[in-house]
Formats: sequence, C-alpha cells, structure tokens
Amino acid sequence: MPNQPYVTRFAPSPSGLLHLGNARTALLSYLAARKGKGRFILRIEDTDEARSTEAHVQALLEDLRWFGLDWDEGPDVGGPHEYRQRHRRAIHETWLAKLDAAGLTYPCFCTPAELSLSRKRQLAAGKPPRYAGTCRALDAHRRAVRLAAGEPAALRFRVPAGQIVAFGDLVHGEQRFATDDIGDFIIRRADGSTAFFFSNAIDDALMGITLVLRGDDHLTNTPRQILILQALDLPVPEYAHVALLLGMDGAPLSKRHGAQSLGEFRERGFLPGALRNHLVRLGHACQHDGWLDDAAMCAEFELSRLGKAAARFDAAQLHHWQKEAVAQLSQEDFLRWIGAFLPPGLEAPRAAAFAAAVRPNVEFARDAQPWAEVAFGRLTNFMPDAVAAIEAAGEAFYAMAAQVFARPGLEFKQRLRELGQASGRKGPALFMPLRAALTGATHGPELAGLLSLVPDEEVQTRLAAAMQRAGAGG
Ligand SMILES: Nc1ncnc2c1ncn2[C@@H]1O[C@H](COP(=O)(O)OP(=O)(O)OP(=O)(O)O)[C@@H](O)[C@H]1O
Repeated sequence: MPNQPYVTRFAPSPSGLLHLGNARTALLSYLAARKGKGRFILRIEDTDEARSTEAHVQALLEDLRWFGLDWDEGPDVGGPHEYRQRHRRAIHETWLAKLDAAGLTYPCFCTPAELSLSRKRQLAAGKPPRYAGTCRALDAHRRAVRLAAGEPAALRFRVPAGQIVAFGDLVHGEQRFATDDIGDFIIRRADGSTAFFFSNAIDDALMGITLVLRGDDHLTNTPRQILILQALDLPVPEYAHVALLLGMDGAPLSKRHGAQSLGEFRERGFLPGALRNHLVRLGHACQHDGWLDDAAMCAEFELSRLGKAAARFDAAQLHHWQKEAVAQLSQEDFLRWIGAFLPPGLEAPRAAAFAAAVRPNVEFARDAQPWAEVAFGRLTNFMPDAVAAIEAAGEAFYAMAAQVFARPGLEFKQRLRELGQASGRKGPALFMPLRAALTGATHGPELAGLLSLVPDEEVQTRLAAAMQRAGAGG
C-alpha cells in the first residue's frame, strides 16, 4: 500500500525549553509527513499568556532547526494561516460563537476554590472527579444577571449525555469513551483566552491536519476534541498517541521541570544526527541497526512500528550514536566542526592529514584540542602515566630514538623497527615510551599519522626533553 501523504503538525507551547520527549514526538510527526511526501506544520500554542514567553518561542524555533527538522508552514516560514495561536483569537471567537448559537456552551461562574472542593468531595466518595454541572443548571435570567454584574465566567462545552465517542488510534487501537464519564469542560478561560481542548482541535481542523501524532498524555483529551469537531461539523483527523519519554526519575519529561533540554545536549557538543538516531529508536522499532541518514530514516519510519510502552532516554546509546555521527561527517564538515581548535591558516593537506589521524579519537569537537596541540604546537602537557613511562624507559632509550629520528627520509615503521633493534625492545615496551615522549599521553590517535604533522626539530626537542626527564627521574 502506498504511504499516505499525511499533513501533520508539531504544536508545542512556548512555556519552557524543548526537551528530548518533545523532540522525539516532533521527529516522529515530521517523519510521518515526509514519508508519504505530505506536509509538516509548526504551530505555536501560546494562548496561555502567563506561561508563554517570546524567548521560548525563539529558542524553540532554533532548537528544532538545529535538531534537523524543517516545516512547510510555520510562524517563521509563513503559509496560508497564522501560526501563533494568540493571533488566532478572532478565528477562535467565530467558532466559539457557532457552538454558542447551537446552544452547546454555557458560562461557568464556579471559582477555583469551589471547583477544588467539589473535586475533593467526589474523590472522597470514590468517584472520578469531573465537573459537577453546577452552572449548567442556571436559568437564563440568573446567568444574565451574573454576567451583567461582571462576575468572571469561563465558558464550558455542554457534553451530550449517553453517547460513546469511538476512534481508532494508530498506536493504541480502537478507543471508546462514554460521554457520561466526561464532565462539561472549559473551552474559554475566565480571562478570555481559549483553552487547549478548543483551540488545538479547531486549529488542527482549519489547518487541514489529517494526522495528529502527539504524546499519549493527550489520549484522554481526544474524545473531548472529537465532540467539539463533530458539533461544528469540522473534519476529525486520524490520531497516533505515542508513548512518553521518561526521565531518570521515571516521571515523563516535561518543560515545566526544565529537564534534558535539546539546547543542553547541543551545548554539551552532541551532533543533531546522533540525537535523531537515538530518539527515532525510542518507542519506534527500527529494523535497521545502523546509522540512518535523513532519507533512510524516512524509509525506515512506519506508523505500525510505534510502540505503546513508555521509553527511557539512554545516555550510553546516545554516546554510541554520537560516535557514529562523527564517523558520518564529511571531511569538510569534520574540519569545520573542530575548526575552533585548529591553528588559523592551516594548509588544506595538513588539515586533511590531521582529520584522518584524530577522527577515531574524537567524540566531541573539544576532544581535538589536545591532539591539535600535539600536532601543531609545543608539547607542554604530560599525563602522569606518560611521565611514569618516560622515567621508566630511561635516558639511553631516548638517545637512541633521537638518533633514529634524526636520519632523514625514513618511514615511521622503519624508524620503529630500527629503534626496536637498537634498544632490544618490542611491542608496548617500545611503543609506549615513544608515544609518551612525543604526545604526552600513553594512548591516543595512531602515532604515525600525528607525527607526520610534527616538524623534525620539534620531534628532536621532545625526545631531548624526554631524555632529560628520564635522566632526572631515573
Ligand atoms: N515526555 C514526553 N515524551 C514525549 N512527548 C512528549 C512528552 N511531553 C510532551 N510531549 C509531547 O510534546 C508535544 C508538545 O507538548 P507541550 O508543548 O505541551 O510539551 P510539555 O513538555 O508537556 O510542556 P509543558 O510541561 O509546558 O506542559 C505534545 O505532542 C506532547 O504530547
């Protein structure tokens, strides 16, 4: 069956920094659209003015782009709609008025304290808490008097009695909710802003969203939204409620808690492809174990492979994908990535040789720094185990090494062989003290590659320093 061209969206609230759970849900939604050559829309749900900030909107756009997503419509790229919900108020009011005209809403004057008391009573009686319907029963006259007196009022949707709302969820299967279990819910807050249930559903319908892929924290909201859409004769999309990503404490990641933000991983030096490769495998069973580039990830993505079980971010897995991501960089991109640690004006062939030598030892860009010092600078840093290796090797070893390395035109392998013969050492006993003297460490990138970049005089300086150190220490 050909893949359906879905129109999907990611609709975050700018109430904090995007975390890995948001990013994973955004990625899956993006892939669902891209897979069938559909469209992906970004909408900012900023109706809750108290919690939304402009700085968070900007951070969110920047983080999503860095993560590797692009969108066909959105606040920064435009499109036929307005993509910030707070600018869609007039549209929302029009649709609220239609519900009103159909007799499906009523003002609710209950205060937060009254609602909380009612909840507690219901819970104490062992009942699931839902709106008790206090203001539903008010007659038209009493309503008018209270409104005229300026009493703050939210607007509630009148949920029909005795019905079943059924829908097929692409992750959770057939869902059935009895309307008798759903209390009349708020669609406009007392401050005049539209509530999530309403604005989110209306905007999905008006923007032509055909698949709502979101976290399963919204599964129980869906029947309410379907009731609104049906009441307004608006199209009902398909739904896929994906499992939430949990934090270390086992609780779902949430912007409110500020945990594991995308920005934090970016600052720590992770590459976006590493995060994408890890996140696409959380709650989505990939058939292919290896690295997935954008095209391969689209090909790999299947709605039928989405799982129901909550998933946990795994640091070890992310490190694995980071190494893969580094290996995948073109030489040009790798050099750009570590560019801050290279000497200015480095000639292209030397840069290429450096990249080839150090890449397997670089997980984060900053890991290139010590090797750049070894290759292009003076050796000043010595690890304690390198010092110990130098002292143990003794002065004579470095005197022999200096002689072998002074002879022009020899390959590194040949020098090593000659030094082995001269010193009677082999294997690590030969190699380790040489590495320690020439790099200041007992482990690191392949020595031949690194040394090809170090000028002969500098090699001699390092061997002379080692001789002195071995002499002094021995
Ligand atoms: N822990 C999570 N794992 C996966 N998806 C999530 C998680 N938390 C939220 N989402 C999804 O991210 C999308 C954006 O949601 P939203 O902006 O409300 O995020 P949030 O983290 O729940 O924020 P807040 O804490 O402000 O409510 C929604 O589809 C939501 O279901």
